[in-house]
Amino acid sequence: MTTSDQEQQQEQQRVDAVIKQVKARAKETDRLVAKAHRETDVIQKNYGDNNSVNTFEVDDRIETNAELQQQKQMVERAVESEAILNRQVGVLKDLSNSPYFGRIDIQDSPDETPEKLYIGTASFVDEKQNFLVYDWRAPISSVYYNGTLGKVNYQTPMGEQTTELQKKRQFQIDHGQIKNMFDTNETVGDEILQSVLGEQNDAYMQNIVATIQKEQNDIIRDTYSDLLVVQGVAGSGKTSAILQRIAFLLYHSRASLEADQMVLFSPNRLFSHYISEVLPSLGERNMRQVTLAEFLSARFQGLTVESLFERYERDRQSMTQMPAIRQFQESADFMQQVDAYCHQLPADQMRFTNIVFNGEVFFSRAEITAIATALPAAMQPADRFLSIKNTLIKRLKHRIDHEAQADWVNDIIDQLNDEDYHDWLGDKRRGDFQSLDDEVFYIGKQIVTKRLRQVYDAIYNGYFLDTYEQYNDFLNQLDRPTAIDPAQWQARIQQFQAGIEYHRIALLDCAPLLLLRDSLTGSGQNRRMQYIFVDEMQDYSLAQLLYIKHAFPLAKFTLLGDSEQALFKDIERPQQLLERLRDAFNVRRANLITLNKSYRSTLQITNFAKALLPDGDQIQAFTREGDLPKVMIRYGEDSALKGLLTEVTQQLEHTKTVAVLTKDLAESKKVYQYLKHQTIATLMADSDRTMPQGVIVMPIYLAKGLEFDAVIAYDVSAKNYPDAASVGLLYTIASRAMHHLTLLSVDDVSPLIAHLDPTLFTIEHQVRV
Ligand SMILES: Nc1ncnc2c1ncn2[C@@H]1O[C@H](COP(=O)(O)OP(=O)(O)OP(=O)(O)O)[C@@H](O)[C@H]1O
Repeated sequence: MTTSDQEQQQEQQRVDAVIKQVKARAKETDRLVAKAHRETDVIQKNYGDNNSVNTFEVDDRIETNAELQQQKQMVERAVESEAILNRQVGVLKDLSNSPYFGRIDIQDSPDETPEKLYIGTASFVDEKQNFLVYDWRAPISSVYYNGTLGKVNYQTPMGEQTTELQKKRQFQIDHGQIKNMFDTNETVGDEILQSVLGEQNDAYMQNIVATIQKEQNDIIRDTYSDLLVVQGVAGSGKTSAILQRIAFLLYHSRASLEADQMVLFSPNRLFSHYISEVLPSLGERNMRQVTLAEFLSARFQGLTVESLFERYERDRQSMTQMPAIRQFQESADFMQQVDAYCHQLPADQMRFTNIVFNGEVFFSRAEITAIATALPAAMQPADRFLSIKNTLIKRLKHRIDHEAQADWVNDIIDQLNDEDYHDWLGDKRRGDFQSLDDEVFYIGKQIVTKRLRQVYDAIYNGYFLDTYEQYNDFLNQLDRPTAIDPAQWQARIQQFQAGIEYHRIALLDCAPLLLLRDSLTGSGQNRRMQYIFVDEMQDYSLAQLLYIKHAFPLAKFTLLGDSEQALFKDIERPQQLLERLRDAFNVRRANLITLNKSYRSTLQITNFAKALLPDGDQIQAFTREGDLPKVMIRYGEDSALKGLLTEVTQQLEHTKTVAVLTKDLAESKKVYQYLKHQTIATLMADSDRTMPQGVIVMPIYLAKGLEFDAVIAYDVSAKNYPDAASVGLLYTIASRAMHHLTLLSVDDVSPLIAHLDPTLFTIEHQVRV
């Protein structure tokens, strides 16, 4: 409903008044920042000076250390306060551009006067403690996102409250001017969404606070579930919702939750970069981000971990792992077998190895096995391992005591100068000991301890258990489904062994091997993490998800995905996946939210993309009009590449980015080789973190989670996408496009497209001569 000019004038006056106050506050905050900066400088300088203090005066040393510690903390605190102030400056700057985007008029009871509340990206309180703007995350703000006019309920820390929503008004304010304003009864009216979604793609994802939709709001504000699963179609705002959710949780649990207690598993590094500005734009620090490959590599130091992309590329050349084996190794059953194996493993079956020092056996495998077998058989594996460690450390200490009196040690001590002697004494002082012999013995122990550090580290890190051998043993004795041929299974085991020899590990073995290692050694769990988010969860095996759950035992999980965009396996029905997850995660409070409305693409692109899917009917397109997708058919590669160039050039006339998406890397390279001689183009790699504008070429798996103004799918031929198994790929490619989609086929087009309703696209055939 449009509002009158007079109302708009009144609102503009309020906007002006609020901005005036915001600007005054910003000025004051700038002053505070400058002051904080000066203070940080002084403290830092002081710390620097003290740090280089001459510590030769031995007696001063202990105090200096304590003092330095204290100063270091002061520096850290000063830097943190400055960072907080700087964030406030950022927030105020945003507010002075656009202080709010919504207004709600509410009346709690008939005898109270109605209140007008304005909602923006952050709260702004005047000197008299009046809320001129309410943070979008405040309890009352949920009324704006959830409620239609009339009686509405909302959650507060004190329980559910009820109020009467009398008016809901939306604003678009830019540079302090109301551009657009109207009243609505819907969650957030289509008009503002239309204008937001019609814009061009940016280098960074934008926050969506002003236009959050009802179902998205449910995801954002869920503080109840231990496992929240979101199944959302392409472009439905899953990633947007997850980031808003993080901002919400940080606000909601300010006192007990830090940004670095949340981890987002993202599909690739480009994506990590793409979303990196959303939280800062809301005045929050970013959560941690990691890709699965990075997470696994950090846990397998010394081994090269196969990435999902490498496996995909390899699969395209030959099916190296049999589907039945892969299915088995990626299942919850396989992980359960690992768990059972670890808990039933008798001590004498543990694959210990010698601890070697300077080429000689320091603790032998037999000695370690004897320690293990002497422990009660019913001991939990982790306790048993700790007990073995403790015994080994005790024995190491004995050997150190013994060795401390050896001649070589005495020789070293005899030759120490005063300064080194004091260094070896460390925190102790001369005279702390009963006798000089004690003092020398103490120094001797220090010297030997340092020399045997490597042995200590080997014990501490549990290197005396050969987890690869142990896993190998597990692979040899587990219960296999009958569908797996014994010879193939033996080949799989050999493949694992050969990989280890060359310091490589297949993705398939990572999760079970880590679970085995953690269970037997009682390590690998992080209890500090409170929330884990997994985006594009359809690309994770259940085994991997279960391992992540094991690694963060106290965290709540939010898993988001689109089973239709499964690039690396066949599409799985959402319900089926959800049931499996619920059972496997074994959680009390699980919640499932589905998002069926797609916001990214024009109506025409979404209609085309959804028609590719066998059950695409559930997908609702947002009504933003654009051109029909164009299918171009060229005969022979040369004319296809020429056609591509023409199309790229045309698209660049009205868009900033044109993405040429291919099925795999080899094809991307081919396209790039051609384009780079004709225009400025960039070939994206797995290691890239930023994306340039212009023409970018990449295989579809690197474009996961991203979006582009214009997409050209290169070579959608029958050869490349022959059957239903390629639906996920094609759908993912098509759904990356916001405004323009072109599909170019070399020779006959894929039957997946040929069978579509011809009104969904235009077709441009090359005339054969
Ligand atoms: N409520 C909203 N208001 C404005 N824009 C929105 C909203 N929801 C989603 N969008 C926009 O729609 C696009 C797609 O959102 P997003 O990338 O979060 O979807 P997704 O479900 O993660 O997609 P995919 O699975 O295809 O990667 C983005 O440009 C996002 O800004």
